[in-house]
Amino acid sequence: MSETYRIRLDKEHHVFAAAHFITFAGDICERLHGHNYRVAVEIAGPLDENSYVIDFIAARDELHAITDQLDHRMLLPDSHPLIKVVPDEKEVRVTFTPDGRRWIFPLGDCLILPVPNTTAELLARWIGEQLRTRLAARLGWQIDWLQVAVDENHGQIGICELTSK
Ligand SMILES: Nc1nc2c(c(=O)[nH]1)N=C([C@H](O)[C@H](O)COP(=O)(O)OP(=O)(O)OP(=O)(O)O)CN2
Repeated sequence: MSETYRIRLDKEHHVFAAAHFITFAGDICERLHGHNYRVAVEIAGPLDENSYVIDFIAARDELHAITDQLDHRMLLPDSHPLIKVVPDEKEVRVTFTPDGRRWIFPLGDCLILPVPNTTAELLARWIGEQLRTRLAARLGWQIDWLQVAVDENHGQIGICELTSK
């Protein structure tokens, strides 16, 4: 018989309130709106000398640092084919090219993410990549498997699983 281990972080304070809009069905663009997002994480791996997969405290603190970056921000995609996002030193100008709709946000209110659309799935991927990087720097070893779930609306959850090759 084999055994595998993982930890799950699913705490009420792993939340962030942010604004966004996405496109769907090709060129339909949502109106600007916000969510109180909630994030849960699972990490798998062998047990260490403490019989931990990973210290809850390390994972919790790094996840909190990531959700802090997202909290009270306008989330924008950097590579959407139809949403042009142009930052300068003070502002971010955003244009939805099919109908010319435009928004201007203060630079400090925005987080421009390396995603083509700010869906819950792609926010989960970004959070997972950030968490993997931060934990590797903190612990000195790489996580082989982790899963991030981003709930944007009380049970509407995008999930990304990251596995080392
Ligand atoms: N698979 C996905 N589907 C959808 C996503 C997503 O990220 N992944 N996102 C959306 C929209 O962002 C939309 O805002 C969510 O829909 P909705 O439930 O209508 O959002 P509200 O917060 O306005 O909730 P109400 O229940 O309508 O008040 C769509 N699909």
